[in-house]
Amino acid sequence: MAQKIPATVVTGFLGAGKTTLIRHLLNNANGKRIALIINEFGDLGVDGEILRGCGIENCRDDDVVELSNGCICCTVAEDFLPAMQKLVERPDAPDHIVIETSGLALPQPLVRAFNWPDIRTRVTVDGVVAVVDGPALSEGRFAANEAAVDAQREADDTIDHETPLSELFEDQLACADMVVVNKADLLGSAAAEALATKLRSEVRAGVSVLHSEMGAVDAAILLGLGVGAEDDMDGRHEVHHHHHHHDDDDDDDHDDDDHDHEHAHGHDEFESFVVSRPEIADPAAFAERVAEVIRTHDILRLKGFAAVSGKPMRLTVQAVGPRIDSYFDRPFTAGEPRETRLVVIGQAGLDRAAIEKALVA
Ligand SMILES: Nc1nc2c(ncn2[C@@H]2O[C@H](COP(=O)(O)OP(=O)(O)OP(=O)(O)O)[C@@H](O)[C@H]2O)c(=O)[nH]1
Repeated sequence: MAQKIPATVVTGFLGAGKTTLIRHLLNNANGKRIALIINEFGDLGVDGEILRGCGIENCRDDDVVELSNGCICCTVAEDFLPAMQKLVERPDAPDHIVIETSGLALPQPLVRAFNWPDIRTRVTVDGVVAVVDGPALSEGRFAANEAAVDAQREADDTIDHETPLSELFEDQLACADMVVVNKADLLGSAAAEALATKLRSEVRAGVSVLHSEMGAVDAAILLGLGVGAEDDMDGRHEVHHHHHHHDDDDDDDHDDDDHDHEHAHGHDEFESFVVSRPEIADPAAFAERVAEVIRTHDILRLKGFAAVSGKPMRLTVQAVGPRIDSYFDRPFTAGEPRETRLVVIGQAGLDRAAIEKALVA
């Protein structure tokens, strides 16, 4: 029984900031090794070069796989599955796989591909992240340069050119477990948060929406990296979001004293805590409860391990937005307490008592 490798699909239109987000992630991956599968239409090889060229230690050259056959969702069987298989069959498989799709690909065929027999046993879909261009969206457009997105569409035979951009955009959001409203620096954080709030109510229930500057989203939130590791599950801690400039208003009263010289911005601050409980009797009912808690609180990520009555195996539970995945990964070892421990991460001000109550009940 091997631990499954989590895989995250990153979508978003041309220029939204996917590559920027992934680069930030690679630079802040807490020592985890991330493999990348990149499928960029048009600027073939450019993203791979950018990502290879930034001197990232968490991602080796041979961890970057570029797929060149047009739209990834149409070449799943020929391109994507063999690439995945090669990655997971390596003796030194990566800790996490990130897939950057060409901005026009619809994520569904990809997500379905994870159900293929050889892949299903080795890889788990961690989540689908949609990066959106905040300033463009606030002006009623879907990309900073819609003409460029259209040109990209024209160049791809596999895409129905008649489908309005708005529909493609909605499809991407409909598949997303987490939406990142990027380029918040160009909006100001109040407007970025207002846009995030709007999307939160418009996109499917439970989806996590946050905003970012230069794709700077904490790896613990984006990929769950560093969350739920056995040695990382004690007590409550703050997940810091590092800013390089200070440009905005502030309505934050969760300011902590362990900050350096930076301001704490209300919605750029995250917190996490661990919920412990005894064995669970019914995993399906528990998953439903987790889903409900995520929907009703502003939880960005939930991850951990559970003991199930009568089962010798440990259940790994991981959730982002409305997506919850759980699977038995290994037997409990002798002397290991059979308990359930879940790390909850959300924006500052989580109602810890209510969340604990709901998860422990
Ligand atoms: N001002 C500002 N610029 C950003 C931000 N994020 C990305 N950019 C810039 O936006 C441009 C596009 O970013 P990319 O990361 O290449 O976008 P992408 O989605 O990967 O685009 P493609 O790979 O072409 O589909 C680059 O010039 C970035 O430097 C941001 O938060 N603020």
